[in-house]
Amino acid sequence: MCFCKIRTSLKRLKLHVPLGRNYSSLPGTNIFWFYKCNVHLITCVFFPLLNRIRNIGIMAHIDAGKTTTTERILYYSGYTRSLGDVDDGDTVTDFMAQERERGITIQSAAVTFDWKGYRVNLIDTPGHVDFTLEVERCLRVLDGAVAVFDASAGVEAQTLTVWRQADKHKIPRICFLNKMDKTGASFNYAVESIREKLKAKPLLLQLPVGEAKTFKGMVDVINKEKLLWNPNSGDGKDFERKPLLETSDPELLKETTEARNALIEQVADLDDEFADLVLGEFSENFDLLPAEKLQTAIHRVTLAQTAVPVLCGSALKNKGIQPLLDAITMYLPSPEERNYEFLKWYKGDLCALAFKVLHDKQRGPLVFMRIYSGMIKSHLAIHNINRDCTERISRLLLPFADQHIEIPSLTSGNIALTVGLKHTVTGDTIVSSKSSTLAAARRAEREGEKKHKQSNEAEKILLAGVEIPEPVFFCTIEPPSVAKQPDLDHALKCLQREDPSLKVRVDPDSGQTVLCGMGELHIEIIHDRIKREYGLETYLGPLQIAYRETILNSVRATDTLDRTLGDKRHLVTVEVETRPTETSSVMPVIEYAESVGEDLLKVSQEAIENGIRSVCLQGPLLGSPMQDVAITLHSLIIHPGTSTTMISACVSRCVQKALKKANKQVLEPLMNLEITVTKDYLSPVLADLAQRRGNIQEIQTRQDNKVVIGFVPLAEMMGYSTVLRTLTSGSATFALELSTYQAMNPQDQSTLLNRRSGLT
Ligand SMILES: Nc1nc2c(ncn2[C@@H]2O[C@H](COP(=O)(O)OP(=O)(O)OP(=O)(O)O)[C@@H](O)[C@H]2O)c(=O)[nH]1
Repeated sequence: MCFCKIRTSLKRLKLHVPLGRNYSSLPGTNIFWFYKCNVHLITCVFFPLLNRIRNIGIMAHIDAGKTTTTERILYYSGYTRSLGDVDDGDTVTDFMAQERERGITIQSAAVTFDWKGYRVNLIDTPGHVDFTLEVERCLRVLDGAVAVFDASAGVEAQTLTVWRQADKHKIPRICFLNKMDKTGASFNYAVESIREKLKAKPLLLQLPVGEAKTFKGMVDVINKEKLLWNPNSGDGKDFERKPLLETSDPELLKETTEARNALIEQVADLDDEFADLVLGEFSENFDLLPAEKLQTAIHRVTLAQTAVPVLCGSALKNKGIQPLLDAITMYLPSPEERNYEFLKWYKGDLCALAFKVLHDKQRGPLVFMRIYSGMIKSHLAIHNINRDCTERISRLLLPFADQHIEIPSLTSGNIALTVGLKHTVTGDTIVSSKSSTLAAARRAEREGEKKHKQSNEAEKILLAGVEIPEPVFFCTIEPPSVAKQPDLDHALKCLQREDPSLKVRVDPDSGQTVLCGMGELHIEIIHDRIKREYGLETYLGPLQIAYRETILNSVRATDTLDRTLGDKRHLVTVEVETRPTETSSVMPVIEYAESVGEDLLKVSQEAIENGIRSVCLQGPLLGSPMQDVAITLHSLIIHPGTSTTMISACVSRCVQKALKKANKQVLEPLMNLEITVTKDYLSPVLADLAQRRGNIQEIQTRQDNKVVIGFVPLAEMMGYSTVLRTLTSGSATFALELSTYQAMNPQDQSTLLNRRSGLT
């Protein structure tokens, strides 16, 4: 990031400490100066009460307004002096140059701030499908999330994906219907789409006052109050909360009373404790039910994930953000309310999860950690369970987007940024020492025994790892000169530590470095970052599709490897059978005939399996990974003294022989496609899709737009964003996501093979 941009960000940061509100400061400020100021203040800053912490993510479809909402949140919570704007490229959380230029979020950014006595750690996540892994990584460390919707579009393609991800990690959510000021915004439409498409039960905590151009504010259904923003207050700080009265707002009061009664009934249906209360004391008159009782029940229901509170507003027009902040602290859970089963094994000892790594030129790798139990301090030696190594944290920082504040220690429930860890990567579990891991493992095992079952409790001391999706695109990358190859290797190594969805390999035939990524945008951004952050002008080869291969019939092959190296003879004879399966996996199924399995040494077995896996990474047609293949080892004769490398080599060669003999098939990535287009442009879009082997499943109507849903082979979608922009004068949007790998038809397959072998 360039210096002037850092200065712009800094200008908007306030130095709060002397005034006593909270801890925000300029980076590099000496922490001991704070101590002299106010010891009590420092205590709440570093050791906030667990029940007053909220670890929250913001998630949504691309362009729903996550970054704009985050900017408003930072402004109203007092951490920025002015409102950042995505369109002006000066937001705090989108701090990478590419994010600011393109107006999109690429990396998630962690931001820490306080709101009405609560500590909120907030993570702004990307909406573009190419960066899904970034969302997945962050969701795992959150206790709750705000799902932001464009109120004119309701649930969109990527909303469904992130919603499913949040379901997987059992994250309680609230919904924020943003863009209520936009033409076509409809509260009812958006609520219906939440009900229908997400199969969620919306709890309407607010009703809008006006919609689109007439949007003025909202009604707080629980308190029956009207929240209106002063049109003369440019920054939206100034708004008034007025009780709804029969005299001034008879219609709105009637509508709100009905909505409140419906809300009470809905919550009572989902929460027995609340149902008892309502049916007992308040059955005659719901108006007498205190707001706090209803809010507490909504908190329980949100935590149980049986329903989702829904709020509305317009981040761009500065309306509805303060009530959203209140809802975050009121309804989303604190860390102690999430039931993390593994914590009981640590008994208060340190247990943290590294969920993101950033490379900083001066400070080296910066590792973001969610602390689940215990405390992290600067200069602390920690043990990394996954890498089985001990390393030392040199400094501890509180992350404030691209600004960091140095602190001496941080307690459980918080998100910390550590400096000095050289070996830790995304997904690693961090504890205080090796003996602490062993103690936790013993407790876990005892628990397993008590339950009288074969248990893998001990494994659970490792927090779940991130599933890394298979990349669908690849291309070669070349440095400006051979002398710069080591610099390129270094840059790619650093970028890979930050972004596990980026894969790098060396083509065994050409020796070229190959980048594999999640999409065109992903690879483009990596290329750009190598130039800007590492000063290397690299050349990308043409973007290619990551095909896979499979076989259609069973084939047997035998092979013998007989080689004498020095005075040692290495002799192996092997017979294998390859056959198709239906696993949808690139990991081959490996089986042993009974006669082989019985007395196979563990080292020989490892050598065999390594040989099989390595050969399955490069199929015989295109050199692409093999999918849906099972390999059976029928016989194996190993001469005494034969090395494991020779066993591996012989098995590899034999499997390769069998794969070559079989009938082979290329598999291509098939994508889920969703295009949102105005009615006027629907015909040209459909005509174009027909030429791209598109298979249209459904055309929905969404307000004034048509939504085309279907499948299309990825190979047909290269550069589609430019084509769609031209076809629709820039009015359409689309989302593309991997659905599955499908068999290519014989004609397309032979065209592809001819092209690859240079025949056409
Ligand atoms: N009319 C209107 N436009 C909004 C509102 N909030 C955001 N926008 C605009 O919508 C566009 C996208 O906003 P962002 O905040 O970047 O959305 P995002 O969800 O962070 O986008 P990604 O990070 O790229 O996924 C920008 O042009 C914003 O100015 C709103 O409340 N009303």
